[in-house]
Amino acid sequence: MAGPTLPRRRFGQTGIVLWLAFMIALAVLPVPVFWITLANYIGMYSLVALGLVLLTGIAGMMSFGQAAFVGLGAYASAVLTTSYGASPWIGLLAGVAVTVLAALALGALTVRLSGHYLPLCTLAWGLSLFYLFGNLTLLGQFDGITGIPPINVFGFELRSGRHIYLLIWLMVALAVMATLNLLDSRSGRAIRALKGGVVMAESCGVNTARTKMLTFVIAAVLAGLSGWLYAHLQRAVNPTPFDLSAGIGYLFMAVVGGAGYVWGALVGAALMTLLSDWLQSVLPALLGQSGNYEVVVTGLLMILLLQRAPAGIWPFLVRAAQWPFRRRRGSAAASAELAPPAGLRAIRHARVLPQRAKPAHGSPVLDVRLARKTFGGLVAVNDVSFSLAAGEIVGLIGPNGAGKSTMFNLVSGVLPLSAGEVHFMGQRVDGRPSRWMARAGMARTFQHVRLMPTMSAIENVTIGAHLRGNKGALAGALRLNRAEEASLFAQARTQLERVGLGSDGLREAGSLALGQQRLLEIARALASDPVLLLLDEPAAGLRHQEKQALATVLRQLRSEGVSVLLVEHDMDFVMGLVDRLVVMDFGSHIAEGVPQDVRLDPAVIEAYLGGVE
Ligand SMILES: Nc1ncnc2c1ncn2[C@@H]1O[C@H](COP(=O)(O)OP(=O)(O)OP(=O)(O)O)[C@@H](O)[C@H]1O
Repeated sequence: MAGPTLPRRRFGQTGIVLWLAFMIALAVLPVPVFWITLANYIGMYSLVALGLVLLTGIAGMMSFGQAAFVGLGAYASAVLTTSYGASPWIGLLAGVAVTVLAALALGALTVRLSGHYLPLCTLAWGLSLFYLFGNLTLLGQFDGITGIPPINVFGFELRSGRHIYLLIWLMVALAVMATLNLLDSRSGRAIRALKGGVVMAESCGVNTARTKMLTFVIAAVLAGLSGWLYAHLQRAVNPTPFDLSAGIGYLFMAVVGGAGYVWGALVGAALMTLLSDWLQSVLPALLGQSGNYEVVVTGLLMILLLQRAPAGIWPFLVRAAQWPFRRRRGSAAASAELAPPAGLRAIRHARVLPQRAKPAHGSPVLDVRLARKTFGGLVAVNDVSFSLAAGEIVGLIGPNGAGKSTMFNLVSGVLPLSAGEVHFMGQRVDGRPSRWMARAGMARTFQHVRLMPTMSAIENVTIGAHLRGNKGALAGALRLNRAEEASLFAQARTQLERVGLGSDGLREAGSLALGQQRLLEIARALASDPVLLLLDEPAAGLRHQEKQALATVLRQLRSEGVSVLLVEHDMDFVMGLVDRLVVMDFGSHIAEGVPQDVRLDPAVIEAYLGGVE
């Protein structure tokens, strides 16, 4: 990973130290109680906003209903401690358990929904739980529950805001650390990959349904934790702080701070809380009358912010902090590379990942039998059969619209067949999801490159090695995954070097040229240690030398026993590389054979109108 080293970690570490120093100063200096009260609320809101950063900003699932989870955490502990005399710590366990159960139940019903249906569902459960809190006698109906005991830490009761302040911010600090660790882990990369779309993530072996559910549960638990702290700070709960407007407020906090950034949650929570407080004090004086004018002004400011800074405030702060460095070294150096992930920093501890046994040269790998795919009245693939053996490179060619990409999607499990069969490594696999195919040893690239543009190139490749690791979210959050991460990153680096991107690992994938992005996709596919590589137009956008280098890589893979099926329009590239060609036209198989024979086939010449010549 050569190239200029951006001191992002140094910025980050300095920022964290400053933040901690400020928080400790608040605790030890004789600041007004009111400051502590505000800091406590900011801390509790930060926890909820942090969950929303994960859920909405990073995983792409919008929720207006997080306040309901705050309520669940608060009420669970309130009921247990007031009606059953339980300790608040038992209340915490109960709060987390109730939140997890509710999140699992609601998540099972909603997280698979896409588009506007998911936010609508979150509104629906937000409303339902609010009225449930307000109507259940057990929960004191709209009057709520009073007399909640304070939290007791080693015999010391946290009765005042000053006392609970340290606990709140300790929890925020731990939550931030765990979230940062999680996002820089195998499970975290899976969460981040969700935004790249289900097809891409599943083709890398990510179980997207489970990953969405995991994110949903983590966000709910963070909200429940905040509710528990709230209940024992206020010592009373009623439904009002858990209504829909609170849910919308939390989402605003995440968006204002920067929904794609962990620190954005804290910035958003602080900014919105301080702004609301300030407006509440100045607006009545300015307008000469009282009312909820701060809501109106905040709303208008939100519209302005969304127009001007849709990514939130956090990126501005980072740029401002980098400004002196940019002036010294030039902006190109400052934006050249991302900070190295933990796995890359620990790469010297890497063990070589075990490799899949490759089938004997010439043994059958893929057998497509009378595959058919119809879209309404259109027959995109019309009873096509072909096969591929271990260590063979086969080109699937044909004019535009011939059905090649559709065939790829049928083979890789992205689309179900209308009729026919697909056999892979002697097993019938049609009907299996693409995640299953990935586990069985199929890896693919896409006609239109599908990468995570804001992730580093090497992290993108590591997503391809997802199934070669097994450490989960907890291990990631607690950094119990160092050895595995190091091995996954070592594998990713090997594959990057293989495709000629060894020095670009820490560049944002989206900043690479299109040809390099195609190579990056190939490296990602190779990181899964495939038996069969499906490449959709791999040479498109590559320069002549890059094409030659790619051909060398593919020949080397062939010699290692990997089979390659490639769709390609670049006939020079295909003809010199493949062992066999399968030609499709209007969905049908029209010719098959070695390149020399196929290029003379009258049906092929007819299909291409001489284009092959
Ligand atoms: N999801 C879909 N719904 C409806 N029609 C589709 C769908 N996907 C593909 N088609 C149609 O199926 C036919 C085959 O398309 P496909 O993309 O497989 O062709 P191709 O050979 O890959 O073409 P190209 O080389 O231009 O990428 C086209 O007529 C296309 O419009």
